Parts: sequence; structure tokens; C-alpha cells
Amino acid sequence: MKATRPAIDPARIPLEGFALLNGLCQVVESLSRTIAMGPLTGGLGREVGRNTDGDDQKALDVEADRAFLDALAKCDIRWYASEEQDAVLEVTPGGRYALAIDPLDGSSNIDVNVSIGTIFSVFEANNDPEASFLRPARDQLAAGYFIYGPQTALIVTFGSGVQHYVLDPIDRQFKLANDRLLIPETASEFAINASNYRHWSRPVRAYIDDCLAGADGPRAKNFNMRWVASLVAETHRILSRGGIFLYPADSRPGYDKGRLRTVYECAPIAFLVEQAGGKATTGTDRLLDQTASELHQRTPFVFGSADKVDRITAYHDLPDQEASALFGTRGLFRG
Ligand SMILES: O=P(O)(O)OC[C@H]1O[C@](O)(COP(=O)(O)O)[C@@H](O)[C@@H]1O
Ligand SMILES: [Mg+2]
Ligand SMILES: [Mg+2]
Repeated sequence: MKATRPAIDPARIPLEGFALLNGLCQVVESLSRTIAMGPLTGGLGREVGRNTDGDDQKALDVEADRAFLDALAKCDIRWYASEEQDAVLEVTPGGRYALAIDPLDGSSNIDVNVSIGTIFSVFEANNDPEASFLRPARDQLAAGYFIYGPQTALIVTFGSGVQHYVLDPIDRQFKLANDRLLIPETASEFAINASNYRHWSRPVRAYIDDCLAGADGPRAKNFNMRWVASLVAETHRILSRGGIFLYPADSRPGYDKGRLRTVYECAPIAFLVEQAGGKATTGTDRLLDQTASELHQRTPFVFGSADKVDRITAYHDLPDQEASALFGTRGLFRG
């Protein structure tokens, strides 16, 4: 398949990041065609194994990982850390960058023709493979995601705002759609996997209870709920029209730090969200101040419009008893 050179405007991106981003875009241009073929490819969503974290690996998870790894050899990347690899791989000795990647996010949606994505994060490489990634998330040089949906798009930050590019389906070039994406401050949508309600902590339950109580509750307004089960799709919606996303820790075995991974899922999304004027936390602490202690570490994750994220932190600050009290007693949170 012909790989075109995506037209990212270099004037808007520090040149040092250019080759790497173009490498990613070229893989995505081809991958998006494969994804668009769906069942015609013979089963992108079939299970082919398990990754180091115990998650099922789908054929497309493995194919995407292989495609990025192969293509990035020319992109000045020294270290490659992927959800689909047990350990950090060396790509180009002496390369300048360390790339962390979730090659295919939202794997459960491959077979149902719902948006999926690729998430990436770039650090300066140092001599130690793991230490290149196990550092404060605020040290990222760049981060972004590609979304494969009705449009294939790239959302990226180099630390001075967030840019939105769309892959033109006619000439297969990425074109700038918005050079300064900002999260709307007011919104009435929350996103959480509500089937886990009984496993959540009291502050999380209290927050969602108050949303569900709508106009009759302490928030005195009605909310809507969304859950796509693709982090990229939830992020794209929140960057477009605001709201809040939560994947908290819960009491299920293996979920004491939630489900999402710090290095290649939450850190890059947190960088984008802050650069778009929103906030991202663990529920209590700023995500970009976190340092993962191992490559596949998980973290509770909350992000979205700034005031909503602050509100969640405030619920966590409440004494336990108060957080579990009936919403009607918490006049503090009115409005
Ligand atoms: O099925 P759950 O527990 O709601 O989890 C959904 C979450 O899992 C993920 O699919 C995890 O990512 P992967 O598909 O890359 O493993 C997120 O995109 C999504 O937010
Ligand atoms: Mg993922
Ligand atoms: Mg994945």
C-alpha cells in the first residue's frame, strides 16, 4: 500500500519533532485503511494471545504494534515502550527520543465498528531504557493520539497548545483543522463505566449519585452520561464539547489502581488535556506530577473540564462519613 507523506505544517511544530510525527502519520495512513476494511481483512478483532498485563491481544493490537515499531527505525527513536511489549526495546542506538505507545486503544471496539485509536508520548531518551519513561509525566516533550472514527484525526501537543489535524480521505494528507483546541468550560456530560458502581469508593459514588440526582439533587441540573469504552473516543468528545471522564480505582481484584496505564495512556492524555485548558488527576493529585514505578503501571484517572475535575478532588477531601451521606445534606456542592 502506498505510504504518502502527510502534510503536517512544520511551521507549527518544532522541527525536532517532525520526523517522528511524520513516521507515526505514515503508519496511521496505512493502518486506517486496514481498519476501514474491518471484516474484509479476515478478523482484526480475533484474539491472538495475552500481553504482559494479562489483557487479551487482538490481531490488530499486534499488527499495529509491529507496524509502528518497523516504521520508526528511521525516526531518531532510541527506546520503544509499548502496551504490547513486555519490556522497552531499543530501536536506534544513539537516537534522541523515547516513544511510549498504546498502538491500538479500545480493542474491545474493533469488531463493532466503533472509534478506536493510537496514543503516544515522547520523552528525551537517556541511557537507561526504563528510566527514560519512569520519570515525571510533566517531562514529556510531546504527546497525542490518532483516532480512527468517521474521520481519522491526529490530536497533538508539543507543550504550546493542542493542534487538531484530519486525514483527508481524498488525497491522504493530514490537514490542520484547528491550531488551538480548547476544552469548553461548561458541559453536562460525565463518562464512567457505571457497571462498576458497587466496586467504587465512597467519594466516586457520591459524585456520580449527585450527577444522577440531576435537577432534584445538590447540583440542581440534569446530566447526561456516555461510555464508549475507547479512551481516545472519550477524550475526543471531551476535547470537543467538554465534560468529565473517570476510570477510578475500585475493589475488584487487580483494579486497586484502576485499569488505565500511566505511561502510554494517562500521561499523554493528561498532557493534551492540560494544554487544552482542562485538568487531569488521579482523582486527588495532578497526573502530570506522577512518576510511574514500572512500565505497565496503572493509575486511577480523572480528566476533563477544569471545574469538574476540581469537584471530584473536593469529594475526595470530604471526611468519609460525609462523602457517603445522602446527597441532599451536602449543600456545599450546590450548583
Ligand atoms: O471495558 P472497560 O473496563 O470499561 O474499559 C474500557 C477502557 O479500556 C481501554 O479499552 C483500555 O485500552 P486498551 O484497549 O488499549 O487495552 C480504554 O480505551 C477504555 O477506556
Ligand atoms: Mg488503551
Ligand atoms: Mg491498546
